[in-house]
Formats: sequence, C-alpha cells, structure tokens
Amino acid sequence: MLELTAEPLTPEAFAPFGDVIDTRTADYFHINAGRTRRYHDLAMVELLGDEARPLISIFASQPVAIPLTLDFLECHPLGSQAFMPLHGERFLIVVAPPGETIDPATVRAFVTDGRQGVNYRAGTWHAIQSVLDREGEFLVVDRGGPGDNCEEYSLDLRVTLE
Ligand SMILES: NC(=O)N[C@@H](O)C(=O)O
Ligand code: NI
Repeated sequence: MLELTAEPLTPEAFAPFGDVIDTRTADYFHINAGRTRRYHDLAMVELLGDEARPLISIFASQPVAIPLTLDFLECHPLGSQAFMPLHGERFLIVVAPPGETIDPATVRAFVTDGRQGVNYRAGTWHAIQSVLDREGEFLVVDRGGPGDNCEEYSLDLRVTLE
C-alpha cells in the first residue's frame, strides 16, 4: 500500500501533470468597456484523434472519506480533462506522470483550497474526481469522440490530509 499525505496545490508543483486554473495565480486583461477582467487561456485543452470534439459537462459528486483508499489510477490518452468547482468545493488530487506504467515514487497527492481547478494533461494518471467535505458540482471540460480514452492502472494507495 502506498501511503501519501496530500500537499497544498500550487501551479509549480502541478506543472508536470497539467495546469492549475485559478484567478489568483493568473494574468488578465480588461474587456467589455473595462467591466470584465478576462483571465485568458488558463489551460491547454488537448483533443487528440479523429473526430475528437470538446465536451462540457457537470459532475455532481458525493464526498469521499478520508483517508482515501484507491486501488487504481486512470488516464485519458486522447485528451485533457479539466475540473472547476462551481461552489468553492475542495477536492483531492492524486497524480502520476504520463507513461505506460506508474513508478510509485512519482505519485503525488494534492488538496485544493476551493478556489482552484485543475486541467489534467492528456495521459496524466489521476484518481477519479474526489470532492471533500460535502456534495460538490464541477464544470468538466474533456474530450469526446471515438476511441478508448480511459485506461486504468492498478495501484493500492491511501491518502491522508496533513
Ligand atoms: N469517467 C469520467 O468521466 N470521470 C473520470 O475521468 C474522472 O477523472 O473523474
Ligand atoms: Ni478522468
């Protein structure tokens, strides 16, 4: 069993796995006669393979128990996957770099602060959506279209919070 303690999410620590979506760590420019700040192009949407198309969905998830025990991580080889909380929900993230296999030494766990979303790069191994504290709703942007876009890798994990 691989034991992990989730660390606070930062753009720098998450860089090998994808993007952190957060107005507090992003640049913006004004539009709409100065009434709107556009936090522009915050994450790289990847849509690979023939007939790929973007999907916008909402996940309404029941909270996970802590410690979180997992027996697999998954990845989407054909596209990125972004999760943005709609009501300030915190969630747990467990990731490993893209690859055919997972080196347990490279697995990292993070916890968000409610203002952060993430975009998993295509191929990044990750735990399925794991909201904390209460039922949560997340806007999800990922890849639709033909082809197998979900692979699983068996790995026994136990994740705690600091
Ligand atoms: N299956 C699905 O759409 N969701 C997972 O990919 C996930 O990361 O939660
Ligand atoms: Ni996923």
